[in-house]
Order: sequence, then C-alpha cells, then structure tokens
Amino acid sequence: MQFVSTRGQAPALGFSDAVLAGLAADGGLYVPASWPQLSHDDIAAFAGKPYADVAYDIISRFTGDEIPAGKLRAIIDAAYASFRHPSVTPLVELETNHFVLELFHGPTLAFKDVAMQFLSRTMDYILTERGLRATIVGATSGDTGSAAIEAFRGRDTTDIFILHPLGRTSEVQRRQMTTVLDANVHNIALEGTFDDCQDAVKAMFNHHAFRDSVRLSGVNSINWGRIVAQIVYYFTAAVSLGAPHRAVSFTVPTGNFGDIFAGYCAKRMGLPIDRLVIATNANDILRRTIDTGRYEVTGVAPTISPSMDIQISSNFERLLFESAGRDAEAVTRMMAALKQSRGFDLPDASIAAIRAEFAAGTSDEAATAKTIADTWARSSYLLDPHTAVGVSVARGLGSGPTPMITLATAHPAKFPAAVKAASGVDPALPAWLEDLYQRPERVDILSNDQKVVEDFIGTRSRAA
Ligand SMILES: Cc1ncc(COP(=O)(O)O)c(C=O)c1O
Ligand SMILES: N[C@@H](CCOP(=O)(O)O)C(=O)O
Repeated sequence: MQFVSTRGQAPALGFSDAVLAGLAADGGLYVPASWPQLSHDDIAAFAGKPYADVAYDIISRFTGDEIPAGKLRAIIDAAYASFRHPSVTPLVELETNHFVLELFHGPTLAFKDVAMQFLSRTMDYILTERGLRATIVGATSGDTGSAAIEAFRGRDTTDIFILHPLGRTSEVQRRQMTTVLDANVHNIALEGTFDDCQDAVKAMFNHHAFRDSVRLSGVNSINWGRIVAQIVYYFTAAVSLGAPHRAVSFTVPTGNFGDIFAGYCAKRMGLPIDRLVIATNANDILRRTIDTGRYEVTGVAPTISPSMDIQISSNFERLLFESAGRDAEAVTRMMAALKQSRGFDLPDASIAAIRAEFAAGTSDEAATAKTIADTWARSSYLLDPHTAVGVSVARGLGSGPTPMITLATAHPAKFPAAVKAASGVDPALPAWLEDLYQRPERVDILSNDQKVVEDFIGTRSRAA
C-alpha cells in the first residue's frame, strides 16, 4: 500500500515511511493511494470477534507486508491489553436508538489512547528495525498530549516534546502530562492557543533543515498511523448493531477532524454508514463551513470542552482532497489562501460532495451543560463535556431511520469542574490516577516564538 500527499509534491511512501514522516515534505497529509474494500461477508465475519482481531484485519490492509503478521498481531494485542474494559470500546444504550461508544477505557481516559497505544509500539518497531532514533513532537489541547506521553514514556527510540497552550487545558489533563518524569518526556507550555501550538509543530515540519537534524516525527492526527487505528471502532460498533445487514449513523464531537475522518474512511471501505454528523462546540468553523461553503477562521473561544477549542482543523485537508476528486493543486490553492487570508471558498463540487456525506450541528455552552445535567437526571449516566456536545447535537437532529452512535471521547473525570457545575456530581478518577494531585510536575513555559521552541527541542533531542 502506498500513501500519497494531499498536495501532490511529496513522494508517495509506504506505510512505515508515511508513519515516520508524519506530515508530508510538501506540507500535505498522507492518505492511502486507494481505499481497501471490505465485502459484505468480510464485515459480517467481524460479528462476535474480539476487538484485537478486527483491528488486525483492518490495519493489516494498510500495512501490507511491511510489518510481519506475527509482529503486527503482537503490537495490536499489547496495545489493547492496556484497556480496562474487555470489549476495549464498549457500546452503551443511552436512550431508544441512541448509543454512546465509550472510547475512554485506555490508560489516559480519552479516545486518543486507542490510536496512541498502537502508534507508539509501531514506531518503536520501525525505528528499532532501522537502528534509528526519532524526535516526536505533538500539539495538544490536552488529550493527545497525555495519551502520547503515556504511550511513548521510557522508550529508547524516541524523545517526545508536547506543546500545550498555557492555562487552557483542564487541571487533570495538565497533570497527566506534566507528572510524567521519564527522561525522554518534555512538556512545553506555550504562551498561546492550541492553534499556535499546532502552527509551531507544522512549521517545524516545514523547516526542513531542522526536521532532518532531529529526525522529526509527529503524533497528531496528521499522522496516518493515528487515523488507521481509529477506523477500527467504527466497524466494531456498527457490526454490534447489525451492520452490514443494516446501516448505522455516527455523531462525532469534532475539533481537528481526525476522529470523524476515520469514520469517513470506514465508509469508503464499505461500512454502511447513513449519517456522519460533525458536532462542534462554540468554535464552530466546521459547522459554518458546511452551512456556507466558506472556511473562515475567527478567534478561538475557551469552552468547557477545551479539547475541541480549535479553529484550524488539520484533517479537513484530507476531506478537501477527497471532495475535490483528489485534485492536489486545488487543495494547495485552498491551503495557500488559508495561510494568506485566514479563509477560502470551497469549489461548488467540493462542498456538494461534503454535504452529501456529512451533517453538522453546534452545541453552545448552555446546551452542553444542560445535556450533562439532563442525561444524569434521566439515565444516571455521566457525560464528559465533549461527549455532551455530541449527544446534544445528536438529540437535536431527532431520531432517524438508523441507530445513532455518539462517540464518547473522554471520561468525565478528566473535566471534573465542568461536570460538577453541570450535574452536581464529582466524578472520581480511577484508582491508578488517584494520587495525580500529589505527584510532582515538570514543565517548561516558552514564548510563542518558533526559534525559541526549535532551540529548546534541538538542544534536548537525543536524535540530533
Ligand atoms: C475529548 C475529545 N473529544 C473530541 C476531540 C476532537 O477530536 P478530533 O480532533 O479528532 O476532531 C478531542 C481532540 O481531538 C478530544 O480530546
Ligand atoms: N483535541 C486534541 C487536539 C489535537 O488533535 P489530534 O487528534 O490532531 O492530535 C488534543 O486533545 O490534543
């Protein structure tokens, strides 16, 4: 399987090289050269299978023969053994025909663990085979960072540098990152927003001398190795509700568009998905884009779902590529306009193609808090604020002909202040994190200056 860049100027790469590259050398994102197809019978055969079996079936279609079967199987088994639920990602019925897919049973209590536990082991394998060491960088609004740090801590092949926006994560999220004191882990609190952190990471990838000098690699969802692992739970969830014999719908709390793009990939691979619904908080650039056909960046507003406080939604570029008929020049023009004037109009054919696949809705702060309160009162089920954005939007659409599955992207205990304010309930951290508030922290505060950040990383990376 080869992977091509959405901007068409970087060489096509195999799975291992695409994973190590993270972002393509032309600034684009890697996507598979073609979509593997699963037949009706292939999908039906997933019924009743353990999560790791389905994961192996899906992921091996992308890795081809680059990772030996036994090794890939061992990576997947170890990744999902770290989850505290036997089903890995269980489905819970919230109300008639509306389910939540609990993606938060991994070590850091957010859906990011599903991909990160796979990606860290895969990168470690590739680097060890090649006798190399790499510098991992990542931007986080809270969850990617904690999942990545947990997954990469203590690994000999990598140093990991995570940039989070100073003061804009929940305290639990920050402590999950800053209390990990392994020598290969570096936390940077940037004086800026999440978008500033993401810009800094992308700028490092586009600074080729720096990129090469530290052998840079990324763990944000710009890395195809993240998306591939997230495709799996769309299949397991849909099959447990009767796919491929009947279609299902998904509502996805959305920020960087990685999670819902994985749902789109599952559909392209043959999974019968009826509605794919983008749920945004007040930072609603994607909902506005679907409504108006114009992608327009405004300021970021802090919300009670901080991990979705994002304006520049990096994976949307992958969808633009698909919706433009894989026209890399058109994507390059749109991305140049975004950089220059903070916005662009989608070509008519692209927006029509996107509207055919996606619906979108926004839940404001009051609606999100009310959804947490109502769901607790009605069903004794505690939602985290990100999942509540999804549930609120899904409920607003009303019930359709197919079951609706809302992705539960984080555990409520990651956002105790917001959850308590909405429901009166103080969600407890699980036993393995009980002493989180007593653990010492280590973090460096840096100004939002590219050179400062690169110097910091360059002098500490063991790959340099
Ligand atoms: C808890 C939570 N929900 C939803 C999202 C949005 O997911 P994505 O960025 O893949 O759209 C994030 C961050 O990415 C998150 O941490
Ligand atoms: N919400 C994310 C933002 C980064 O998203 P990613 O999926 O591209 O890594 C976070 O929690 O950090």
